[in-house]
Amino acid sequence: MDNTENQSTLDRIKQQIEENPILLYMKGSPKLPSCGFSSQASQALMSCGEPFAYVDILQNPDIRAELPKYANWPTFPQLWVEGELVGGCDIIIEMFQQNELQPLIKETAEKYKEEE
Ligand SMILES: N[C@@H](CCC(=O)N[C@@H](CS)C(=O)NCC(=O)O)C(=O)O
Ligand code: FES
Repeated sequence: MDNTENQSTLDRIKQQIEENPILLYMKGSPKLPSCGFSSQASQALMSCGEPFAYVDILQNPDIRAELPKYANWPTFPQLWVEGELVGGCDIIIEMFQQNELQPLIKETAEKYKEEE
């Protein structure tokens, strides 16, 4: 039933954000991005050298529709770290250039490695 599906979109989003300490919502995949903004963001993130989760919002139109409302952020990509929205492409690139992205990603990855 599609009302069940609608109802669960927000729950799925919350679960994804909760379960993945480094999560990129993007268009396409890191290996095959479908947009320049998503490409730049995923490349900056990949250059940090830690694994991260991603959701291709082109494959998930319900998430594409719902996440901007939940996040209060209108566009993609969206980087979420430890349950909080870091920002989109511009912010990711700026943090990368200021050498702020790598320590954030490294520290987060280390923290969750220790917990395993
Ligand atoms: N300045 C933005 C660029 C991203 C952007 O403008 N994304 C647009 C085009 S890819 C978007 O997500 N639009 C809404 C949509 O396609 O659902 C950023 O820093 O992330
Ligand atoms: S898909 Fe056109 S700008 Fe991103």
